[in-house]
Amino acid sequence: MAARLVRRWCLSPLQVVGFPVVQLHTSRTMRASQKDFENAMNQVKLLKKDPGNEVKLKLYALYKQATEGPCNMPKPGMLDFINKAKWDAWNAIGSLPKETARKNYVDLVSSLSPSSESSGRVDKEPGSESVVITSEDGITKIMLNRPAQKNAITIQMYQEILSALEATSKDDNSVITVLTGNGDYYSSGNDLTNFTNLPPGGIEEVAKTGSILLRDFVDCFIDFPKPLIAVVNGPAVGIAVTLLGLFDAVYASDRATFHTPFTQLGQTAEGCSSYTFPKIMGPAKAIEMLIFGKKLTAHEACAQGLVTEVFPDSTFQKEVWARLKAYAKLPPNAMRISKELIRHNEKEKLHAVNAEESTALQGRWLSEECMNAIINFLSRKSKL
Ligand SMILES: CCCCC/C=C/C(=O)SCCNC(=O)CCNC(=O)[C@H](O)C(C)(C)COP(=O)(O)OP(=O)(O)OC[C@H]1O[C@@H](n2cnc3c(N)ncnc32)[C@H](O)[C@@H]1OP(=O)(O)O
Repeated sequence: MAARLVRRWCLSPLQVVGFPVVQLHTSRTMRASQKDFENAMNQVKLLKKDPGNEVKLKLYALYKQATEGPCNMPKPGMLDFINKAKWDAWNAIGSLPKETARKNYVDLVSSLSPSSESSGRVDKEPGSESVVITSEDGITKIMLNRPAQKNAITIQMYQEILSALEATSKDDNSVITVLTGNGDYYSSGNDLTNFTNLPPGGIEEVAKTGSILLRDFVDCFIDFPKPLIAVVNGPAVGIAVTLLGLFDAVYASDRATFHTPFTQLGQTAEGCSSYTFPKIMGPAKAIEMLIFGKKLTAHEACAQGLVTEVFPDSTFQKEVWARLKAYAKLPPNAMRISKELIRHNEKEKLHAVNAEESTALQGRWLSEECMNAIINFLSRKSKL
């Protein structure tokens, strides 16, 4: 269900927040500013690049104010995330006169016009799939590939990563497996829109299926039999950080940061981090990260034992891949057996921790604290 929302977002981004792309009015008595307004509405349809939710909400609010005046709709329910974000945006404009709203709408659209579009950052990678899997020289690379969304992980991506890990664990040609990100981020963690499209079973069903998916996903990392390496090319957030405790080596660019803002999101730790982090860095440092959301630099994460080695960003890819290519030439069975010896005593405990964390999160996703945090993110009123 949630994946459907994400797909809808990707395919028709301008319409997700009820963007007024087809509501053109033609009046014989329109004034010049009304003409500008209509031109602006047409220009919006021609935008090649998604202007982002914050801008879409602003445009929506200004359009409604310009055409209907101050917000006159009943406030949507808390679980109606998208309509609530729209309502908030419109209501926030207060009693701005219609004329001013119309002018602000025109100004905003002209700042997004194709000439300014071309100077902006590139959002779409050519031929992008959200998870790209390649194999070369004994290395299977699983690359998160949603750079415009900071490689936020959708439901579909969790499933694709899980399937890739299952396949590569059985592939005799694959010696080591690497998880990395495309673009400036390693990953911004769970896609916060994953839980916003409610199925018939409502939020309870979403929380239950999310908890099962999380448990299966993390189990797969716990059981992965071959060397598993994280190539952390940039900032990492949430589950992208917690999972690192289950990797065999973590190589980070000095641009990377490590942030687990679970409390701020009304959520709790996952990826077995409630067990692995205190073990890796001691409870005091783990608590700072997992409860208080302290963000670590790459060098700090390395000093805490979460990261194996930090490289200058300018030489990161070259140095890391040269090293990985050399490692992939080592005898694969010896590596696999050593991993089993190092890890097997912990597996039962890790599976139990994963089950507990997944159950705790199922409850958290139903909490008001969590819902408010997601609403805030979607309405872009607050950022972490
Ligand atoms: C089923 C398994 C569940 C597992 C449980 C896992 C839990 C977690 O992982 S909790 C952590 C969740 N992640 C976050 O809270 C991060 C949220 N994102 C941010 O705070 C910021 O986006 C940022 C700090 C990562 C980057 O900020 P900035 O450089 O200012 O870039 P933008 O905010 O403009 O982001 C660009 C674009 O990407 C979208 N986006 C980024 N992260 C996410 C995300 N996690 N979920 C959904 N969308 C994300 C952002 O909305 C922007 O999109 P547009 O507005 O459409 O341009």
